[in-house]
Amino acid sequence: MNGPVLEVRGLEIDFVQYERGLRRRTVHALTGMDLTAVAGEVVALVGASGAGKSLLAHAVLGLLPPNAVERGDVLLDGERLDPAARRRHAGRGMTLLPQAAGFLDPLSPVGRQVRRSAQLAGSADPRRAAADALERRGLGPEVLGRYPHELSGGMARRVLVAMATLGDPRVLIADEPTTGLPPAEVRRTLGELRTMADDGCAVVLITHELRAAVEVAHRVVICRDGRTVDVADPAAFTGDGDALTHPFTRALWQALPGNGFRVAEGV
Ligand SMILES: Nc1ncnc2c1ncn2[C@@H]1O[C@H](COP(=O)(O)OP(=O)(O)OP(=O)(O)O)[C@@H](O)[C@H]1O
Ligand code: NI
Repeated sequence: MNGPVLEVRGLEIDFVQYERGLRRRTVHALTGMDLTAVAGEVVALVGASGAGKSLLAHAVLGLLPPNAVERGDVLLDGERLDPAARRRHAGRGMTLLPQAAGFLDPLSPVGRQVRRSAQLAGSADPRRAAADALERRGLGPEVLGRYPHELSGGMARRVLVAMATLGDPRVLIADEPTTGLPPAEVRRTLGELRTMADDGCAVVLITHELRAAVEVAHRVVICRDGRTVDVADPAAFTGDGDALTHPFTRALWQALPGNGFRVAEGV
């Protein structure tokens, strides 16, 4: 039961770009990402803006743009799947909670989009499932007929959470799920992810907030400039970070407000 559900091994992504005069340029966006997600666990993927977190998420679901070139392996239940095969799992057992509300279709009412997610997730009664999922997040029936641009940022985020968590996915990749939410809702959303893991889902929590990651995750994967550099035990993030073996991870921890940089201590 506790074998890895999802494994990413040595994932590399290049973007081939054509500049003026049709000169070809290759951008090495990911240069070596590794990630293992286990049923019943939250694994946090932590890194600065531009480190490559969202790219990893999109690659896993086979959602990269056509000019992306991918190398490395993505395995689901131990089986190596190509991007097209992964795309077929997207929304059915392996779901993405996207970073941007731009993932919502601007031309389709919210209710229809959530119903479609419920359908994809195999719900017997998508209409009911959609309304329930929204209601659990404080969004009443008046939201069903609205278009995405008629939602506030926080409401759009809750709609995305509702869509991604329908139908008990086996793997959930949550890309910065709490950005822009008020503190109480941050806690509620993180709690919800943890509950999904407790219920057997393999949860990947993408965030740049190390403290949130440490609180909720079973393992913390640190990435930097397109590659993973460390996997750390959340319990090691304590005090001055002496238990953290990787210098970059220790530096990240110590850089948090209230964590260190005690100059000339004892003088
Ligand atoms: N379509 C693309 N073409 C070229 N480069 C891209 C493309 N998409 C992403 N990149 C580059 O890949 C790198 C990683 O981007 P990514 O969105 O994965 O970062 P991230 O870790 O999710 O950052 P953030 O925390 O800001 O969301 C960035 O340098 C970005 O410029
Ligand atoms: Ni991102």
